[in-house]
Amino acid sequence: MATLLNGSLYSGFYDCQSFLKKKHRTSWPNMCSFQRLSMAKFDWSSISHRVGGNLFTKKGINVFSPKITVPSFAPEFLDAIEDEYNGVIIDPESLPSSANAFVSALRASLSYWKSKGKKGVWLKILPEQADLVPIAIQEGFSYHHAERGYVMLTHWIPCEPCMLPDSPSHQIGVGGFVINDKREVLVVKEKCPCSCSGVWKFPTGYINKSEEIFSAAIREVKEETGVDTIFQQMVAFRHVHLVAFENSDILFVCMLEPLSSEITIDDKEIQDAKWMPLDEFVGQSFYVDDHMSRKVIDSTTSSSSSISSLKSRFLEPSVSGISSLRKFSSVKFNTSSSSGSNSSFNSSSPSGSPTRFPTKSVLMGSAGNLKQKTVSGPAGYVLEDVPHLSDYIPDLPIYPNPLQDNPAYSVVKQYFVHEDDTVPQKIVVHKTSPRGIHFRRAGPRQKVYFESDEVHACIVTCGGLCPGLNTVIREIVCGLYHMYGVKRVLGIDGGYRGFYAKNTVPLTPKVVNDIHKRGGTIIGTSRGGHDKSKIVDSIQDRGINQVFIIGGDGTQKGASVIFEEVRKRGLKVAVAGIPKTIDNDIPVIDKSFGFDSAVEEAQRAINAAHVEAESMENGIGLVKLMGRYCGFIAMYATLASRDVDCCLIPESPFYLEGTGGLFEYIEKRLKENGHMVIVIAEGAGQELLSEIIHSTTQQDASGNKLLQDVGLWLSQRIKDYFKQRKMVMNLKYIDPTYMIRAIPSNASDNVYCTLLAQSAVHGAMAGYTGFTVGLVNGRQTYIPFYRINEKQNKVVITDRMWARLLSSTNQPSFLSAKDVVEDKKEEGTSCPLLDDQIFSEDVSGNKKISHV
Ligand SMILES: Nc1ncnc2c1ncn2[C@@H]1O[C@H](COP(=O)(O)OP(=O)(O)O)[C@@H](O)[C@H]1O
Ligand SMILES: O=P(O)(O)OC[C@H]1O[C@](O)(COP(=O)(O)O)[C@@H](O)[C@@H]1O
Ligand SMILES: [Mg+2]
Repeated sequence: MATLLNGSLYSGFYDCQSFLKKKHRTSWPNMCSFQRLSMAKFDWSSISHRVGGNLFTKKGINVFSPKITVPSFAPEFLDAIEDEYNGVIIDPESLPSSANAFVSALRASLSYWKSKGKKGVWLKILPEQADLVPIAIQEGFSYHHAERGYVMLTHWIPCEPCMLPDSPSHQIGVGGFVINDKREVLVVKEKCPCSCSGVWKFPTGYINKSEEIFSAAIREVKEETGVDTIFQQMVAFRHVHLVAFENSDILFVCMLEPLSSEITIDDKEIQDAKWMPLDEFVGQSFYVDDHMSRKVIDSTTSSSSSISSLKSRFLEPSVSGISSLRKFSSVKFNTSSSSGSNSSFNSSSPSGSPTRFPTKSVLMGSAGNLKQKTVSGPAGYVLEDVPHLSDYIPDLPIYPNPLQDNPAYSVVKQYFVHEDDTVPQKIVVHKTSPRGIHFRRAGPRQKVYFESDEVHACIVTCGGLCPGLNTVIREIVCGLYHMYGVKRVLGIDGGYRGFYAKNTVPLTPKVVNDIHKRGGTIIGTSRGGHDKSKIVDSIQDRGINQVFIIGGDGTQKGASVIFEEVRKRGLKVAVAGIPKTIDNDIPVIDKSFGFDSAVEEAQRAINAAHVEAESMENGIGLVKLMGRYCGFIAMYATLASRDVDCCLIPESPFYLEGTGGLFEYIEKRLKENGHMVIVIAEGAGQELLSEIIHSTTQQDASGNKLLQDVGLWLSQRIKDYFKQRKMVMNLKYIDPTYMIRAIPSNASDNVYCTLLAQSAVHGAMAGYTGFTVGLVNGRQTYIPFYRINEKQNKVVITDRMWARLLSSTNQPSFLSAKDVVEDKKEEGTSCPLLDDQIFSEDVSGNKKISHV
């Protein structure tokens, strides 16, 4: 249903907002179209002739050889990166400080960019560089927008109409409609000389940078009246044009539920505030004239007793009472797709008490219809919360946690995790950084949502083997039994398909007592076979109400699908994921269990390779380790060992022949050292193999790509190379991959598995669902599935860790020989690549350069 509103009610908001300049406005959001930046890949060779010196390129960086004298007239070029619209963003930090240098660099750069067909150029000038503004203007730049810390200028190079986006066009305001049980509205009278002076109105204001609309409304109400509220519903918005500095303005009205009633006004801004009977509020002459405003107020307030039935409103501002200079438009605010579930994310915390977090919102996830449950707080705090059974099942009974009577825990101070405890995703921050994303801290809660007798749990393990699977199984069974008195736990045999195609295995503490000493999984595993409907049918038929799903990235995606189906069917079933994989390719978490054990076990293979290599003339030990898409095991095993001379991973492409290639390096190492050890991750160099062996698109049952054996291939290529060179060389190839992942977990993984299992049990008992348990910055947390499943973790070769590896092995960075551009015409000399720079693609495929 759409309600049209003539905006005289809201016109008052506008006036007051524009008056209150002290309140922050939202800024141009980082030029939205440029958020995904990639390093420029300019071919500087084309201008090297002009500047004289020997210029060679490392994909995207212009480097003058320090040994070569560059003529004094050679201009510098401005450092810049490409945007995704064939434009250029100049790095403000690297602008020359002298006007002369700036003008010559700007001219040279513009003429180069023009020759390359570049279009828009963005030039940010900081306050201390203000002298450069007139120069830039003279060179054809125009003002785009300004913020406190900079002025942005732009230049459109082509001789065609400029396509650059305009400067930010809107400011965002919020209004808080707070109504209490007595049908009184929280109203304020502002200290302003505008048209609404003397009118009792909703508290309003502007949203801060990076602030959620919902939290801004709560903050404004708190600041102006001292009343605590919680977000209920977005009820309306209005859009007006030609407002502050000729910008447009959008005001969002949020319905908020009061958590307190005492009023303390902010006397800098507010004359007075009070709880005003609704009729009196609506009856004010300022509003009376406008029947549409009234209609919205009426419909909003009549719905306030059953907020869950609220539908979004459609507001259109009225021309009446507003300067005729302003032009109006209207926009539909469509929350209908999520309105049904809004009520499910209720305002009280699972423990029954109102949460202290100021806002809750449900956003449509980027993947399908996954709902995201986020909570915002001051200073950019965001909690990415996990779903709870009470979100979609009303009136669930709550029980005291049986742990409170457990002699082991009853003496522990603050054993139960506080509802408000959360863990930040990023712990390296700057003074001014927003607080950022947080996850719910894992652990036992004071109240639980299951009685011990009621619980019927099941455990399933999926995907490849991994050290620690049995430990997790053991600790879930024992945790449920010993901590919560749960006796009924089933093992699902053979992965996801076991739910519907196989028998189950009853698991008791006795059955699992010794299993942590064995590798593998006692309940079996498999790939493929994920049939959502059959799996959830089986869960329902068997009366299972807690599902513990142990597996890697694929498994967690499957778990998310199961959770959605469970929620759709409205089942009281908690779905918890435990992240397994030796590949360590699961994002967000510090590491997956089994990874440490795999790295440790890999040492044995590396040692053997080293011993073999050392014992022979020109000995090479080649070890293949797992890592389908990422090289974490290879990287960490290399760093741990110190015997490895070269580590090859999927994220860092390499090549064999020519300058800077692998063969050249091997020959050099053998000459220097007489032997060498190479570690290669199974997913490395696949693109080289597919040039020879026909590229395969084969996949396993789970859809993972099937790899060629890069170890065998590389062994053969190295042997051929030395044969051709008529050099003695002895290569021993070791493939310990399946031996590594079949071992039992080491001590540290055993502890990790135990804590993960216990956290999963606590979470499920507390009614949380749709989560993966994981270590974030050393703390156990509950992470929503969508966050775990959004991408794959990879070694970022522009991060310090890879740089550490390179400096520990001294291996080449394998920049392509094609990247070296020699200016033979000018100087007739060749320059080696600088070893302190590496070029790569990050996980998003962006080109990056890093200095090691
Ligand atoms: N996108 C997906 N949706 C649903 N199930 C999936 C998905 N990807 C993988 N699975 C299922 O998860 C299980 C394990 O996945 P797999 O990739 O083999 O191992 P891992 O979870 O260890 O990465 C398989 O049964 C597979 O069918
Ligand atoms: O040969 P399999 O058993 O299908 O598995 C091989 C793959 O399993 C892995 O160990 C990863 O498995 P998961 O994704 O299941 O954790 C990879 O390193 C390896 O490529
Ligand atoms: Mg996987």
